[in-house]
Amino acid sequence: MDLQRAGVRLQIVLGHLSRPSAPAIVANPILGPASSASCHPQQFQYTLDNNVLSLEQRKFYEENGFLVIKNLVSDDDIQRFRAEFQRICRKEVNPPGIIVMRDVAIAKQDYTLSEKVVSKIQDFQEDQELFRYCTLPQILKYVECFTGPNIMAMHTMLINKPSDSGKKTSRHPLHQDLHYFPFRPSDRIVCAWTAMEHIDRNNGCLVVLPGTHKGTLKPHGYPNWEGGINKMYHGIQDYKKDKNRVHLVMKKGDTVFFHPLLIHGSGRNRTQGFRKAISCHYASSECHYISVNGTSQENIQSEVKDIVNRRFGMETNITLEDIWTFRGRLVKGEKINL
Ligand SMILES: CC(C)CC(=O)SCCNC(=O)CCNC(=O)[C@H](O)C(C)(C)COP(=O)(O)OP(=O)(O)OC[C@H]1O[C@@H](n2cnc3c(N)ncnc32)[C@H](O)[C@@H]1OP(=O)(O)O
Ligand SMILES: Nc1ncnc2c1ncn2[C@@H]1O[C@H](COP(=O)(O)OP(=O)(O)OP(=O)(O)O)[C@@H](O)[C@H]1O
Ligand SMILES: O=C(O)CCC(=O)C(=O)O
Ligand SMILES: [Fe+2]
Ligand SMILES: [Mg+2]
Repeated sequence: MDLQRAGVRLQIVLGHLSRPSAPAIVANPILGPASSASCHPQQFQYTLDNNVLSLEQRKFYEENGFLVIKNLVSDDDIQRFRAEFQRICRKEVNPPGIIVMRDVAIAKQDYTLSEKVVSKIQDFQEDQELFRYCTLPQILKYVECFTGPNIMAMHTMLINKPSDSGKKTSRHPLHQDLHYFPFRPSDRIVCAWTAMEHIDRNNGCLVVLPGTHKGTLKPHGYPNWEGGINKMYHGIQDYKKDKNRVHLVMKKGDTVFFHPLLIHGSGRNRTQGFRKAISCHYASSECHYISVNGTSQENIQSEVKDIVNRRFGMETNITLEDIWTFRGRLVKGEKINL
């Protein structure tokens, strides 16, 4: 299958409408080296100059690679996301391109779709109601501190961490999100992750290793967990119980922004309920795609391609870049490279 036909097919599958071509690339200081130093006495690498973050917040993100903003998303909005999630689980709406995932512990059992069997949905960029999350002005205001003014929403998820069956499959191993992304530079990528209810260690909060965003991308693979591991839940391979791990206890509406190299994961859900969070990964549209051939990201590339080929029912020569191009959406400013 040639690339053009595969692309057309993918557009049909993902329901992607044609978008205007990107404007010419203009010189922009945002991605230039040491640009922020000129107007600020301090040298910052991970945050950009604007008046949104306090100096204290800025220093915190620079040092730790994450920043929690309390009470950023309203109860009303969260209720709307929850209701739409339930409609998707019941198949009352079926937005093009969406991936509905079940926990591996029940993946082979024959359940009817309901909120109780869905562990996460991904790629809701064509669902107006859920995609509102990615365009909330109060979220984008913070995102801009990391990406700059030209913002693409690249990856969307609503995670419905199920009650653990006893096999510990509800855990998400420690990982760096950059492992999944074929675009750079990493410092102009950020995740926004909003708690849809109170989240603590009982229902499986986010666990972060502060400061790890200063390191490099580590090789990832499946952990050897005897109870099983969810498809594509890769983890770092040199895991050891780290004393410096921080459990992020968050209230409903609290939002954490974090760097794609920050090592993070989540523990098992020991409660009977489902633990819900909604998230979007944003990148500056000035980021560029890279080839991951010959890198540690090759393993995830081939898994993603296998899934796409399975969906098409044939071999395609679709690249990782094609796949990301189809799901990315401009949410602010101009579309440049991505
Ligand atoms: C930063 C960010 C990108 C980080 C992440 O998002 S990490 C996680 C990334 N995850 C993904 O991209 C989603 C991956 N999941 C999927 O694509 C789908 O849910 C699939 C695993 C392919 C299942 O698709 P589905 O349409 O439900 O297909 P089937 O029900 O026919 O199942 C096909 C085969 O897959 C198995 N399966 C289904 N769910 C899981 C699971 N959670 N873990 C492991 N295996 C699973 C299922 O048992 C079946 O296996 P076989 O019968 O072929 O042996
Ligand atoms: N072998 C491993 N490889 C990668 N990550 C792991 C491994 N074992 C545990 N983790 C992850 O380490 C993180 C921290 O675990 P920790 O034990 O602190 O969490 P927890 O909240 O106590 O949950 P639980 O008791 O269910 O593990 C979690 O994200 C967990 O999924
Ligand atoms: O909500 C969680 O448990 C974390 C999910 C996560 O880190 C991811 O999907 O990349
Ligand atoms: Fe992650
Ligand atoms: Mg533990």
